[in-house]
Amino acid sequence: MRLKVCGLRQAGNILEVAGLEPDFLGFIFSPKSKRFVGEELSEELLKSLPASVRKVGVFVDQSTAEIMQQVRRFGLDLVQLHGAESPAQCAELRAGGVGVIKAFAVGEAVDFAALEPYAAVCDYFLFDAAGPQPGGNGTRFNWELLRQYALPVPYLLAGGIDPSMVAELAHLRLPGLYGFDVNSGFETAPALKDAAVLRRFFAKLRPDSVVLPAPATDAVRASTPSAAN
Ligand SMILES: O=C(O)c1ccccc1NCC(=O)[C@H](O)[C@H](O)COP(=O)(O)O
Repeated sequence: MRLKVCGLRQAGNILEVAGLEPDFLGFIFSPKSKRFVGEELSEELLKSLPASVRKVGVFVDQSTAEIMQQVRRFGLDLVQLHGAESPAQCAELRAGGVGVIKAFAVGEAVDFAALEPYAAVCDYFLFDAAGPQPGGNGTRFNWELLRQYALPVPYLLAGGIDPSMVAELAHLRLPGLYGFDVNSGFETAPALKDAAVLRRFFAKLRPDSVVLPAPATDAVRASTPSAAN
């Protein structure tokens, strides 16, 4: 199962988590989020990460021009859209050469018909719990609602996933399920992930993989004051 860790920004923490070899790392570019990358995120560090860790920029109702500017600046592989972005905007972004994950907030039901226009213009979907914020609410939804999923787009399951759910996730079988997205359930502070807890979580969901400690690259020595000497 693929794993995405979302909402990082601090250099040392990014390297620690990247060392666990997640399939995706997410960075929040929506200024209203408490995980907003602000000025802290290092372009050099992101560009130094292995290609196997796909870098995802998370946006909420931002213009294509603004999104593409960040894609180029940080070398993002995919963008994840958490607002009311249209299929036309998804197509426009894809034509710009970036992969697209369209997020949908799930409440009491999933409107599968509303997803159909997005199917041809997105690489992945992400199903998240509806809540007061466009993402990162820390609550789960009824995953059984996805039992009726029949579109050809693979999706990430998100919303309130925490370490206590690992056994349930390991056995979860849903049509189209591609992986899990984790965020606030693994934080010690906003945007700061607990790498030790993530390591154990990953090991249980990917029992065959060997995860080595993160290398101290030149990029992190340059961007982490405590590691500079
Ligand atoms: O995490 C945020 O602060 C956030 C803010 C605005 C849009 C999206 C955001 N997060 C996107 C994610 O992919 C989260 O991992 C997802 O919403 C699940 O978060 P959580 O419920 O905390 O596990």
